Amino acid sequence: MPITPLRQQPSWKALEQHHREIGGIHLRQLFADDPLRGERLCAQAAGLYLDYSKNRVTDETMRLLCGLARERGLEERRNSMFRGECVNVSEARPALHVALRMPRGSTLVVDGADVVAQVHSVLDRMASFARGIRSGTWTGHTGKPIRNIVNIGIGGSDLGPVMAYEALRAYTRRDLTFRFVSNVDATDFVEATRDLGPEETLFIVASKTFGTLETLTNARSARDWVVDALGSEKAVARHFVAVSTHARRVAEFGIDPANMFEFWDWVGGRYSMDSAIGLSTMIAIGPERFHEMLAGFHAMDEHFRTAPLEENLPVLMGLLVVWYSGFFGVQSVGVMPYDRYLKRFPAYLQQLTMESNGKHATLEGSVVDYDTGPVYWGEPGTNGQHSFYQLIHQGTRLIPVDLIGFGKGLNPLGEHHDILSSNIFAQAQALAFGRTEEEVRAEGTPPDAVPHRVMEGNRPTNVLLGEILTPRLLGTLVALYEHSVFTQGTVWDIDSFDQWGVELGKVLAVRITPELTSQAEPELTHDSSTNALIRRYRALKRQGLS
Ligand SMILES: O=P(O)(O)OC[C@H]1O[C@H](O)[C@H](O)[C@@H](O)[C@@H]1O
Repeated sequence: MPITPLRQQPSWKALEQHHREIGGIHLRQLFADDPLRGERLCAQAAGLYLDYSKNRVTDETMRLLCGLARERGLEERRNSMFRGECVNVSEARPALHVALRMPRGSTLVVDGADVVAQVHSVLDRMASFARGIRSGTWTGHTGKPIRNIVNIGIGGSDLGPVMAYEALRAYTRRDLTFRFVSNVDATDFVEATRDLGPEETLFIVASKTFGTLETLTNARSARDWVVDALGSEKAVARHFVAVSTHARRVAEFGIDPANMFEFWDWVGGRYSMDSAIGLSTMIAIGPERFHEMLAGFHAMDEHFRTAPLEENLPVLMGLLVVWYSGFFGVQSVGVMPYDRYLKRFPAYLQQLTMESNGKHATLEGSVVDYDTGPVYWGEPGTNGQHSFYQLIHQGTRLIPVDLIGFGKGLNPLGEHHDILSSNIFAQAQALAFGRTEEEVRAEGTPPDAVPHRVMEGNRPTNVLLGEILTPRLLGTLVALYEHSVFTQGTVWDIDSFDQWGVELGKVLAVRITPELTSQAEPELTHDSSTNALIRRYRALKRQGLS
């Protein structure tokens, strides 16, 4: 059902007016006027504490934003997602990642089938396989236990598994080696397998469609690598398993469907790290901890599903992005985890946020006349502070930042963790309050240097705190961002679950590949730039730059 265009929505108009009134007020002022602001503008759920007081908002802003969410039907759309209705409109299917973490025994019937029962039946098969690998009872073709696990996949079939492996490194079996091959660049495969023995290596070919060129190319190279070394096609059965929705293609590739772990069309690639796509994670941390991670996801799902919008962490975070993007012209959002184990979290979030909300068409098919998803990026703190934070502090662009920290580190060592954490609070403080000209002068700064040292401040941050990074808290954190993305997409009236924009490049690459590999000089029918580049490439292949 078409909804009112966003900019004609009464609450959007009210926000425009409100922005004219308060958009220029400095955070210094907002804090000075309201001594309890830092205690009040915060929310907590499922082990995560969110301080959003250092945002350029007032209570009225939050009231209007929640009103906007209601007017846009966020609650109905959320309920519809949880019921398994077709919220992925352009692909005519549900987006039911929340079913992947519903507890055993609960039910959700979609099209006559209980999807929760299906989910747990696959989780059980994964658990027994993971136990087989971890205990050494699953052996390779020559009878040796598996010691190396290589996940081959790309996009959602890679970023989640890599991120989770790195994030949960403290909980992983150190006697097993995990590698991740994603890029079709041969370097990925060659470097990942260089020091591995084929007899002890298992490949997990992870692909929702089992049609992705990069993954199938890498999987074929892996099969050759195993078969050449072990001298028999039969080795494939002990050294390859698949994770996919597409049993026929898996069988055609030569992997026994008995060695396939299933998931379903209603799990989007970038929402799949808690499905069978997480098989490498489960082998690394064990089935019990994998279930703890699922419980963490579920706790945030329940919070998102039931908490009032005004106290709902993903809703608040999503609406703040809408506020900055819609009224401050913000183009990018930084996410800086102050925990090295989360070093791949920003990369993971890039797919989740940008593939979900980088859209220009509304659900109904008209072109939006407002900005949708911003660019997400980030690096672990404190490294970023010694690199690009300069621009966040004193550059000409406004970049809201999420700073993520923990009360305890996983590797206690002297004062390290307190020093690390003090940087979170210091950065949020410096970004919000800056340093005025008077303050700089009062420090005895030479007049010429004053403009360079003034820090405007008024730069927004969210601070997210948890106790310690556990599998459970990782699940909670990922679900928080998933639902924040959903909140944003709902307000913008776009489909956060499709990704049509990635298709054209794939089609063109398939057309160009034979032109690069053929021995004869092919007739080129592209634009003049593409033709020239292909000719130059072919010349470089033959003789280098002349
Ligand atoms: O899991 P697969 O089917 O191999 O897909 C892998 C990835 O490729 C696609 O191009 C999409 O952009 C991603 O959303 C997806 O995660």
